[in-house]
Amino acid sequence: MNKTPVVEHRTVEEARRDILTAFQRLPAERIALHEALGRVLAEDIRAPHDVPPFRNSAMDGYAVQAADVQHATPDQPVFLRVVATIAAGGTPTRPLRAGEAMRIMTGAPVPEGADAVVRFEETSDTWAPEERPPEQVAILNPVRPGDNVREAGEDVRQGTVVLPAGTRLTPAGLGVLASLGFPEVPCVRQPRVGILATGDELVQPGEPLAPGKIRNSNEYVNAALVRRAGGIPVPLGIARDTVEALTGKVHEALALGVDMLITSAGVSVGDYDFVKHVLAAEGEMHFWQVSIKPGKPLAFGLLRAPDGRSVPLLGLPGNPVAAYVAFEVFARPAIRKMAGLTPILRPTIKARLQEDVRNSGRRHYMRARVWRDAESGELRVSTKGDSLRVQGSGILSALVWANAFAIIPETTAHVPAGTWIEVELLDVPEHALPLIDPTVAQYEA
Ligand SMILES: Nc1nc2c(c(=O)[nH]1)N[C@H]1C(S)=C(S)[C@@H](COP(=O)(O)OP(=O)(O)OC[C@H]3O[C@@H](n4cnc5c(N)ncnc54)[C@H](O)[C@@H]3O)O[C@H]1N2
Ligand code: MOO
Repeated sequence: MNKTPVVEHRTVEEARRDILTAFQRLPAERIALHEALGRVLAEDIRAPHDVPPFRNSAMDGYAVQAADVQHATPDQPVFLRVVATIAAGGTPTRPLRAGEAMRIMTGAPVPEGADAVVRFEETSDTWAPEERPPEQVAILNPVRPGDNVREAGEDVRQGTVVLPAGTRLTPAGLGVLASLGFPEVPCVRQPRVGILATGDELVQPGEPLAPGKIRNSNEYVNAALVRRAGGIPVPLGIARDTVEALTGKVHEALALGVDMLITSAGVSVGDYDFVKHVLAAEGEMHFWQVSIKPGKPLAFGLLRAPDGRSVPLLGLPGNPVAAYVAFEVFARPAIRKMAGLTPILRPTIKARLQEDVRNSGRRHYMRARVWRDAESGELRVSTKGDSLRVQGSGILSALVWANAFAIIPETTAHVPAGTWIEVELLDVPEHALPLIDPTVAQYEA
């Protein structure tokens, strides 16, 4: 086995910068509209035609010339000759002339010559059948030009970029694409991310818990976080602590064509952390001590795939909370970059810290809860849960309690209660953050 790889020190920003340079946005693929919810547009979408494509009626009523009916009142109606009926989906057979009206349904094309529609409710259609004038309609109220008429292109004008590249498709976005005639759209391919747990102590949920064993929880957390970040998890199970087992799993991942491999554990200084050696043999690896808490030991590098590709590997620490924090801070931005999502980083918002906090030279991502104080309207944040051990890097249940990370800078030894600090809200989509803190919009770019 080769000698122990060198361990380098990195700040969070240095580590993230080094990691992100290894990732590019993935190429486009065509996705059918029904499958495209939540997908990211790979290209600007330009409108091939107007929406609506033609001038049409917004109401069921009579197409008229507004000038003809400008003096109409219920007592002195204006009588117009009804010359046609136009249904939605139909087309007018001739233009409308002065003194004429055409019955028209909502969505039907407004005939040339007509400039307004009078609703049935304001015509003799409301009268008893025997009182209605034959072959005529009595108009009871005036309309102005344009009333109840929807102009061609008033929704979307032909040639405009209606959805820019990078848009994450919503139900409404899919509707706009359908209205423009796209049966499928170019979307950024979703990154496939291999998830590998390492360690002889691990057993899967559902297997018996023998002495000295613990359950593999990182695989499930990481797979779910990959999905949340816009990727597709490819679970690879557990690699046992042998060179052959781990090498085999790495090769399996590469053969599956993953865009990235995320491992957990084996990156610190324990006797059995040969993971480092195996990874170093499979590519060009770096082993870092990042000034972050938890999540200090981190491995990053490029694996050599048999087809010649370089596949980035991120080796997260084993401790479940350290793995979670390192995923959020380093893996999530990389996945979002591949997926074409912006902003790559989770925006932070400000909340008022409820208790004194001490820190020791690393940037501390503290498990926290944020809420809005009913009286002051302020956002508040607390790092104290029921358990005294809430900040331990193995206390996974504290991450269930937490809805945020409170970020304590590495430069600060003591943050007094009452200080406004930066927090990252977990599980809140980026577009919803301005609802919680209106100042967050500045982070959107
Ligand atoms: N002498 C030192 N010891 C440790 C240091 C150090 O600097 N000097 N760093 C500590 C820190 S910080 C962390 S974080 C851990 C990281 O260690 P590894 O990444 O090498 O991971 P392991 O030692 O293999 O495991 C740590 C812990 O996590 C549990 N684990 C591992 N995989 C899973 C999984 N898939 N699901 C659930 N839990 C998992 C494992 O059983 C251990 O309890 O090292 C400290 N030690
Ligand atoms: O990464 Mo360790 O504490 O920093 O859990």
